[in-house]
Amino acid sequence: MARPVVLTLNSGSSSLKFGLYDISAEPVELAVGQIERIGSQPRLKARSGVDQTEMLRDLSSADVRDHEGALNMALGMLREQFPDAHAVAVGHRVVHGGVAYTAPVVLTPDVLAELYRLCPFAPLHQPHNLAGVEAALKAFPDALQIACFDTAFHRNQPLVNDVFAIPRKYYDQGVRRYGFHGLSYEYISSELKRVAPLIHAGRVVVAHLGNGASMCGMLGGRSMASTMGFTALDGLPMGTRCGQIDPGVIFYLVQQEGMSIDEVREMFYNESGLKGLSGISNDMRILEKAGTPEANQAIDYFIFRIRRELAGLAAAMGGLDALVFCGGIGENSRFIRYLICEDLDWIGIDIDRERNEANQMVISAHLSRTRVMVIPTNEEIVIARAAKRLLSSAG
Ligand SMILES: Nc1ncnc2c1ncn2[C@@H]1O[C@H](COP(=O)(O)OP(=O)(O)O)[C@@H](O)[C@H]1O
Ligand SMILES: CC(=O)OP(=O)(O)O
Ligand SMILES: [Mg+2]
Repeated sequence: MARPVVLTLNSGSSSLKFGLYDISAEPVELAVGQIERIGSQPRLKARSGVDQTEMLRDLSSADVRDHEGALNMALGMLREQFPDAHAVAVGHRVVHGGVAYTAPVVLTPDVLAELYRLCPFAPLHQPHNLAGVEAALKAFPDALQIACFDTAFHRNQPLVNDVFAIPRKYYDQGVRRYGFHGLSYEYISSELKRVAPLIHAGRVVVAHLGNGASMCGMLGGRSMASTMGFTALDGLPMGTRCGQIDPGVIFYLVQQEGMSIDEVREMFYNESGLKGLSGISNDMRILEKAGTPEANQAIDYFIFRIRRELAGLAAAMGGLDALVFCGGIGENSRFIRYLICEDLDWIGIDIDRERNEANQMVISAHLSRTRVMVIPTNEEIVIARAAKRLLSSAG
């Protein structure tokens, strides 16, 4: 008999992450993976949820020219490994849900049309997310298609964290601080509730440090403030994005340097951040090894902005009970975590070097007033759980 499964898709600018979940009961991971470097030298990484075996395979660029090619490649592999699986729903990470979407929704043609209108708000992500939806509609015409939004987790922030000090009519038009990485923050909030309920109830800063990076201040597991704003460009410097910047720089580049708005946008999204400052790479692993003055300065700037935001978010919440790291850098780089946490005793943080080196879940010292934790994030399971809920309510 066919086994009901949910497929999750998380399409990035150059990658497609996917997951397959058995949803006979609570979602159970069957496989997760990603195809990276779509359009250049595509590579498949996957892990079986059944026996935890891992696979790494170079793919032909002719087969994986775009996201549709990547999806077909991933589906081919999943169908081979799980021939009895029947996809009853496909859950998509959609980065921008605008003002309207505060929870996951079933994708109808009307919803999809509205999400296309939000593409200019998230040019690095939304078009790829929606390309994933189009490809899945073709591959699974009978499955329920579901969108889960990165913005939804932050939609109930207090007004002071939601508004810009420009004429009010723009707020009403949707020019607001949305905050992103909401699926990741929702997962961390749910994990904290499970493993550390007292911390969950308190004042927590979560640092999602990946190629995209942001921080979120949570009170009682709910978002109070996020470093990302109207777009996923604001806040921390990222792999290729500049993070917070004086808008006067844009006027200068356009008026004095003669750049077009498209050129400025391309530069801020794709040529800035760690890559722009180091002149070498957006990849923290490469910068840690590089040792050039520019690479070290890029790392210093990254650390400086994170520490500044940490203090700002703590002030917004009236104190700090825990700092949680997640994302590719937060989960893996002991070096970066140490640099962020050293000499932070004034905010109650006393990092334990050995625990940090051992990548333990709690990396602060036993008597540290503020707990420091590492929790690997899992956006896919959040999507799978939402799909299961919506399937149940759809009958
Ligand atoms: N061991 C490591 N040390 C330092 N940085 C790492 C390590 N492993 C992964 N990273 C960083 O994590 C980033 C990817 O994080 P991830 O959360 O998967 O990004 P995204 O989902 O935004 O594409 C890489 O660009 C790399 O810089
Ligand atoms: C919103 C965002 O920046 O996402 P990612 O980290 O996947 O680039
Ligand atoms: Mg990510």
